[in-house]
Amino acid sequence: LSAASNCFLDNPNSNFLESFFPLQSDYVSISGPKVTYVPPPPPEEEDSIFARYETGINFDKYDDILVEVSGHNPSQAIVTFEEAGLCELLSRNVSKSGYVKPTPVQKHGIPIVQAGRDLMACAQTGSGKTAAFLLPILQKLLTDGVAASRFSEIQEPSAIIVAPTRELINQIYLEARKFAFGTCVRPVVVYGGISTSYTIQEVLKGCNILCGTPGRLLDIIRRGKVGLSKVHYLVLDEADRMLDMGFEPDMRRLVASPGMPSKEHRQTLMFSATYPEDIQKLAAEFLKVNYLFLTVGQVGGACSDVEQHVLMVTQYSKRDQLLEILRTTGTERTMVFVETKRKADFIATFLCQEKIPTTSIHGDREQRERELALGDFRSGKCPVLVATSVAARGLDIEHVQHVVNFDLPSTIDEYVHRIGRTGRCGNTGRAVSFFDPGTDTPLARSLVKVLSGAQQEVPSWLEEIAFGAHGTTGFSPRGTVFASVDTREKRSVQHQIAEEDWE
Ligand SMILES: Nc1ncnc2c1ncn2[C@@H]1O[C@H](COP(=O)(O)OP(=O)(O)OP(=O)(O)O)[C@@H](O)[C@H]1O
Repeated sequence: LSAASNCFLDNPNSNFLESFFPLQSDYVSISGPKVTYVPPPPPEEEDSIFARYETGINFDKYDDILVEVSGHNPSQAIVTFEEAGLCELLSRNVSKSGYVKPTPVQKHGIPIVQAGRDLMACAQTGSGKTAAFLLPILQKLLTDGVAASRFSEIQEPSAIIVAPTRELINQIYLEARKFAFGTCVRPVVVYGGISTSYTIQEVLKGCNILCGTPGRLLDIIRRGKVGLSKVHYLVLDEADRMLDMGFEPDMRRLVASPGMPSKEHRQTLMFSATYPEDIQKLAAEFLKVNYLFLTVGQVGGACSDVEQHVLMVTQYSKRDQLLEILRTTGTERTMVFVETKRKADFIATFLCQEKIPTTSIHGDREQRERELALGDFRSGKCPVLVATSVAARGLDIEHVQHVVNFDLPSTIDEYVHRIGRTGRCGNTGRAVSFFDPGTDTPLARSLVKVLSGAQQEVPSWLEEIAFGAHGTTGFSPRGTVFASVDTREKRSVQHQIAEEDWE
């Protein structure tokens, strides 16, 4: 794949569909011994920093969603951003971002954070969780007069934000940078796949809010470039993912790192759209006993602005079905999720051969390629993005109207996050999932539950599979029925960990 173009259509060697295996070598990255990639600098012009997408027709419907706060002595919700008492610069940045009124997770979350409480917050995909933690954190830092200084060999951030993927943490960083615009607070981002020395240079320019993926974050801390004693806020975005088997050891390392204030002496904030019960229990170990649990809608529920369809298919008919869908969606932006990195390459190449400009993102691509792919997708140069789980969570890309689950994921939570790449911020979207009874039956029951929870039509064949003779008998090895409440109120649930393709 040429560096100039990330679009598979431009791949001169894309004529090999019959020979699936040789195909890889043309564009799958081969990781070199030392990562030297330096990402392009983020935009400096105000217009680009505040570039935003419009809220959708259903934005006001957020107000009808049931909100519950459990735990002792919850804070009073705000109704407007004015009530949050944000300082002038911050208020101005909020307005410049096009935010007119807070979403429910912001109405409840902002005052909880401002009251100094620990928080586990659960709200549907695309409903504004990022600002729910960034705004109160920035407000506190500005009130405390925190300012970045480049004259220190060890930087001591006041806030650490972690997220599971490079693209997501970069997005959070850009949001932090936007809200901090014109202030003395300096956010910095660190993640794998880019030059470490560049990362260190950036940190040493001054760092008040450190955003990172776990591996690189721990690395920078180990190198003694970051002191933790001033950490007031620790934020886990996609908290259930950050605490599942893949990342839990890193999170434990992080909180046990020298200088990190104990949970009693820091404020820990967790955000996600899904919280399996076992993860909630584990999360409680990182939070003060009196943490508040905020739920907007149903924990683990899908966003009802996404129209969901499930089609029964066989493995062999999937490609034709996909083509048919993409031929009707035309140039509308579509994310196609597949199970493996290899399949992501294969399907992307197949679509390009069919003259559908497509790119792909997965954990085997170099960071440069991943960023280029996302850029081409965002800009519409490649309106189809084939992705593995690495793009399932958090990514906020304008105009994504469709999500196709070419392969259904291994857990229902993953499904909820994937389809949440569309239907964001009050906009509507559409998700089509290919259900192969040969492999997907274990997911049937939880899929029915998610569909009906989001007031979607449930195909009768799916109900039959879910509850009929071939359906699950209560235990679903791949699915999970989502927890509906704060686990402190005791409801039981099963949870399975999604397959690995992260960071
Ligand atoms: N109050 C608001 N008014 C207008 N737009 C908003 C508001 N809050 C957030 N947004 C915008 O909505 C989009 C989705 O927000 P965000 O990415 O924070 O969602 P999220 O809840 O974290 O989603 P996910 O669960 O997928 O990570 C972003 O583009 C954000 O700028």
